Amino acid sequence: MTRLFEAKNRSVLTRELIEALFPMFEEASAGAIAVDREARITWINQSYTQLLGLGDAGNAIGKPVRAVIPHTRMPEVVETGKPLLLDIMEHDKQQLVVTRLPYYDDGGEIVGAVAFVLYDDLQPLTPLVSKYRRLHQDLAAARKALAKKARGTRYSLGDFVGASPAALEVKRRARLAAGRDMPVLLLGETGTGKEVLAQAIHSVSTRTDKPFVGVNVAAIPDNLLEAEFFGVAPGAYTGADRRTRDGKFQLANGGTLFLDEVGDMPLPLQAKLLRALQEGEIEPLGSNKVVPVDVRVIAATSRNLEAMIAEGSFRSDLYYRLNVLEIPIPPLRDRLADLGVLCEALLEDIGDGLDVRGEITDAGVSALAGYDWPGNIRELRNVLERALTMGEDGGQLDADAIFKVLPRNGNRPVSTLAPRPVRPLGQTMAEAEAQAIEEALVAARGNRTRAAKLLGISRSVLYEKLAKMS
Ligand SMILES: Nc1ncnc2c1ncn2[C@@H]1O[C@H](COP(=O)(O)OP(=O)(O)OP(=O)(O)O)[C@@H](O)[C@H]1O
Repeated sequence: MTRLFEAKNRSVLTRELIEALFPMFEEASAGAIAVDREARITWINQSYTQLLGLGDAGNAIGKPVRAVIPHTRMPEVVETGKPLLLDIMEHDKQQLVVTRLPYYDDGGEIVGAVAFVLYDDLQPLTPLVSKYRRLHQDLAAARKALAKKARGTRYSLGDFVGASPAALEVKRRARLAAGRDMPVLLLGETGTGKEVLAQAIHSVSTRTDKPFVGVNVAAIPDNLLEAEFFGVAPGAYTGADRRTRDGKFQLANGGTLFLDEVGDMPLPLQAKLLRALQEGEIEPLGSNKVVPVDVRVIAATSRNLEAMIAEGSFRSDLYYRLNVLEIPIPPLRDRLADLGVLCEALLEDIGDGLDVRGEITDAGVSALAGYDWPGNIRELRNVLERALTMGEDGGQLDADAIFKVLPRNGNRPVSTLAPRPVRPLGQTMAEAEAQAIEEALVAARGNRTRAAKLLGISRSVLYEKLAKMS
């Protein structure tokens, strides 16, 4: 054997070996095919013809191999002269394990390639294939995460959890905002998801491939805000950097600038911001040159800007400039029907970090519904996280587990001490009934069949009552 190898050059040997092994491979494999130097099919056996569903081999001969087998890499083998010993090829929703070898003439020139389908049924290769699938999934997830990171956003519209009419209206407006390149003003209490929504709007908009830059106006000292926004020219003031320092406007150029807590912006900067938005250009600190910028502004605030205008602390012209499309985000206490789905989503997210699978019972959700949620969804997340860390029930959160961690202050008063005026019995009963229905719907996470069961009435009666209430 060794002498045989010594006597021949490599390409002749390869050809002889292929020729020697060919009948055995053709017999044992699920299909065999040969192509010429131009990667056109010169031969295909019966089993491969059947596997590909070609009917007759004559239909394939002479055609470019990619026209018949779109994912084949035979042209690559012909081109490079390098064999592809093992590969998984997708064809028509099947996964085929294939091997491809170059084929040489006597002078060592490549004249074509042959390929064999080693397996068309992946059963014997299950461990290998599941590893391949897992790697494929990991790759897809990593690509997605990378794309998000490149965009600078963590959230998309699906991350704004909620199916209540109020949440659906928020999402409808967000989609509208994403489709139009106009300023958006998000209004909502702290923790209601203003940043989630701003990122989501950016990632659905045409600016998605450009940067998303967020700046929290309230977190930056007043004297640094201008530099933060518009950047600094080299040597602008004593001690300033010799290099140009870009501001948030330049960093967001082409993309979206998220101005969080815009109501906290001092009046002089409001004037400069207005100019930048009107003119589409900025003037870095210490520079006498203007720089053109193209940013879409999404502003957010938890403050009442109209009241601030009335008292003179917010410019009305800036308000109208920012408020082309307004999206009010309701506080959690006004969309308690979303508590169940929010808990599920938040517990899944928290669980990933803590390595615990958290679940909340219907009674647990009802316990949460009794609280006022001044910190909204951020506070809900904290409460669930505390309950999960302190819980002893393997991640099951029932009412007791919730009450243990729910702040007492801010609880809705269960009964009020002030005497209530006496009202007609019918009205009092209707109110009590409406409250019971609302509580049942919250406990049943919006599922009307389950709510009816909890109330001990039929589904149709519940529908009747709901129709009367609306
Ligand atoms: N609708 C929602 N669905 C799922 N998670 C949400 C939702 N809204 C908010 N969150 C979560 O609540 C937390 C606070 O959200 P976010 O920072 O967007 O609120 P915010 O309104 O911008 O708050 P602030 O005004 O204090 O900056 C985040 O952890 C976010 O993931």
